Amino acid sequence: MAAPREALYFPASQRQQLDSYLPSPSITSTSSVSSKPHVTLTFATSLDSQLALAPGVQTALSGPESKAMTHYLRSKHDAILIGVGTAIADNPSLNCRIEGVGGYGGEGLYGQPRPIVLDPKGRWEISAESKVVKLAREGKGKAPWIITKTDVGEQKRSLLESVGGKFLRYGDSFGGVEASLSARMEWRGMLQLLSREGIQGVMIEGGGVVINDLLSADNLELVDSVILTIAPTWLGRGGVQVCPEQRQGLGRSLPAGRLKDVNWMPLGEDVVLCGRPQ
Ligand SMILES: NC(=O)c1ccc[n+]([C@@H]2O[C@H](COP(=O)([O-])OP(=O)(O)OC[C@H]3O[C@@H](n4cnc5c(N)ncnc54)[C@H](O)[C@@H]3O)[C@@H](O)[C@H]2O)c1
Ligand SMILES: Nc1nc(=O)c(N)c(NC[C@H](O)[C@H](O)[C@H](O)COP(=O)(O)O)[nH]1
Repeated sequence: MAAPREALYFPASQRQQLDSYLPSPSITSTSSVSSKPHVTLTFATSLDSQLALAPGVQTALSGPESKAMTHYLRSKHDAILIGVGTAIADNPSLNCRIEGVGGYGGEGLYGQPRPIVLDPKGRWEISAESKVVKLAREGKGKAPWIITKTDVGEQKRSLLESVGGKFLRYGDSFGGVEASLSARMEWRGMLQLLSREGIQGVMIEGGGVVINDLLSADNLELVDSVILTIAPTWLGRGGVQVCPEQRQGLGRSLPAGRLKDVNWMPLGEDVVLCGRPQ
């Protein structure tokens, strides 16, 4: 079957440079449930380490080649996770538009990742007009799962369920009374929850709160690989910056983190950096 016109193409020679950073097929074929999925943290920044011009402003940074790469990554994970800030700002599609994947020249929904949105307080007004809902109806993507701590209304629940999505309640069992009062959800708990739902590889795309939280000293060990696109643009002061907290040790500041097993890969006008947290 010929691929539809909107399908993206990412060549085999470039795929090979990424594959060792992705969930391994041997992991995804086993039936045993491990305590957490493989976590790939991936995003695009400007030369001044920013994700967007301002909070809530969608900002295209990736060129066409690195955009195709992102869609190749989406085809290699069971799920794509974002924070609700990104869901509200971008009205994203969160599907995989690469040639050959379900809905884009492939059979059925096979190969399409599950969108997952962190929305502890139920801020996202998901509706029949949201792109993720329309694409799920058209068979061009899976409907989202929304991880929440609140009781969502019956209207949102039935809309989501009608297209095959669901709300996942982040239980109070993760962290006791204090945790149940705050909106914060611990990454270990969320990843365990996803693992129990059968997710073996998750690609975390942002935005700023999510990325800086995962790059912090408490959470970095949960990240298996980082795949970062750097675009040749300065967004200028005032944007959404990737800049995690420094670590503290022996009364002085230490670097927040560093990558090992590094590969730099030029892609069009961008460069893609792959590595694993040390
Ligand atoms: N360039 C890129 O690669 C890229 C990627 C994604 C988003 N963006 C941009 O980033 C901006 C959005 O970023 P942002 O920082 O405003 O929002 P975000 O997407 O990081 O969402 C933040 C929200 O997610 C929830 N959340 C995150 N971590 C949580 C946790 N541990 N526990 C509970 N809830 C948690 C909270 O409600 C929080 O307010 C937008 O402008 C978007 O276009 C850019
Ligand atoms: N790789 C990358 N380059 C960018 O220039 C950019 N703005 C994003 N942003 C990440 C965000 O998670 C989603 O890319 C958007 O929310 C849109 O997703 P869709 O294309 O609608 O599926 N990601």
